[in-house]
Amino acid sequence: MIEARGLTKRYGAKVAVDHADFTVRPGKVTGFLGPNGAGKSTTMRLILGLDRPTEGEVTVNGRSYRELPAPLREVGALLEARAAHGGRSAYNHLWCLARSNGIPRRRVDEVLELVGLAAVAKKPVRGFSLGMSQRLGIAAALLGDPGVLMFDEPVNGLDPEGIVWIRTLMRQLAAEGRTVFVSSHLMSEMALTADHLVVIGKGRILADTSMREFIDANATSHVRVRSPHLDRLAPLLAEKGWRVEDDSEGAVRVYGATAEQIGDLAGEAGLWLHELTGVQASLEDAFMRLTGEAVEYHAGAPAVPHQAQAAEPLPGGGR
Ligand SMILES: Nc1ncnc2c1ncn2[C@@H]1O[C@H](COP(=O)(O)OP(=O)(O)OP(=O)(O)O)[C@@H](O)[C@H]1O
Repeated sequence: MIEARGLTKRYGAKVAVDHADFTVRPGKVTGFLGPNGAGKSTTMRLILGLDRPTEGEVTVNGRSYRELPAPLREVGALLEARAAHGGRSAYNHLWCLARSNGIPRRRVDEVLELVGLAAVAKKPVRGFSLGMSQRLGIAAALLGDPGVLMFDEPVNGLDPEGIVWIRTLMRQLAAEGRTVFVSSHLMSEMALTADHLVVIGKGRILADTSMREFIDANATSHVRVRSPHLDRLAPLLAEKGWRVEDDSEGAVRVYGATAEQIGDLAGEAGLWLHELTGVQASLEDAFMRLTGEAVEYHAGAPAVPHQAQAAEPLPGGGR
């Protein structure tokens, strides 16, 4: 378990992490999301004792990292994929880490096998691809068989096979009862991997909630309807109190109704339907809505990729 209470880090006038409160629980994959510069890496460094909080605290299994008697046995982390010394072999890199933490040599062989690097264990790390370096970093994180694991952008630069491998591994580690905390910019990947989310924007925690609740609270599902009788159907839908929006492709989006309700209404009125599609809100939609105002570095392009989503009013207020 990881617990942050009032966790704050300032660099001069810059507040990188601002009174953050969150809990990362065992048995789940918790995704750590936030726009660029939101404070994710700083938070992870604070958890690992690589930086000291300006205020507040963060604990791993009830103690700050620096108080842990055998840190590698309690928490493993992948922060920088290319952290290993280039001239060393993968085996020697892991054996050095293991020896200084009282971890037996056979565990080095086990983790090399686990991450699929056994065949290249004796090769110098400088020749490793990004994917192999990523696997080596994960092997190092798993070395002490810790109950808490943290991964900062673990799928960065990986090919599809590598991405599926990491996703499966994280889910497996959580299923074994471990605490898994993972940051990523890839929303579609996070939606497949995480059960719970901690969302940060400009150093502040914006959400600490289950994946389902986060999507339901921050994005709206709708039904896409096409019909040759839209001019007659749309007013009937609106009369029911359902919000109807033109999607500029000859269809409408209907909010607040199920596909069944719309189909029944059209049938009763004798109106043909050419399409009736339930469209689930995505994690990306929800994330964009919640963090729209908390983006540190905007590009010139609009912050919201889908024009249709940008046009929708936010529940309870504007963007
Ligand atoms: N050592 C430092 N000195 C000064 N400012 C820093 C330092 N480290 C981080 N920051 C600033 O703190 C803020 C948070 O940075 P951090 O790297 O934690 O964000 P992040 O969410 O990990 O971003 P990204 O997704 O781009 O990796 C940024 O504005 C960053 O410029």
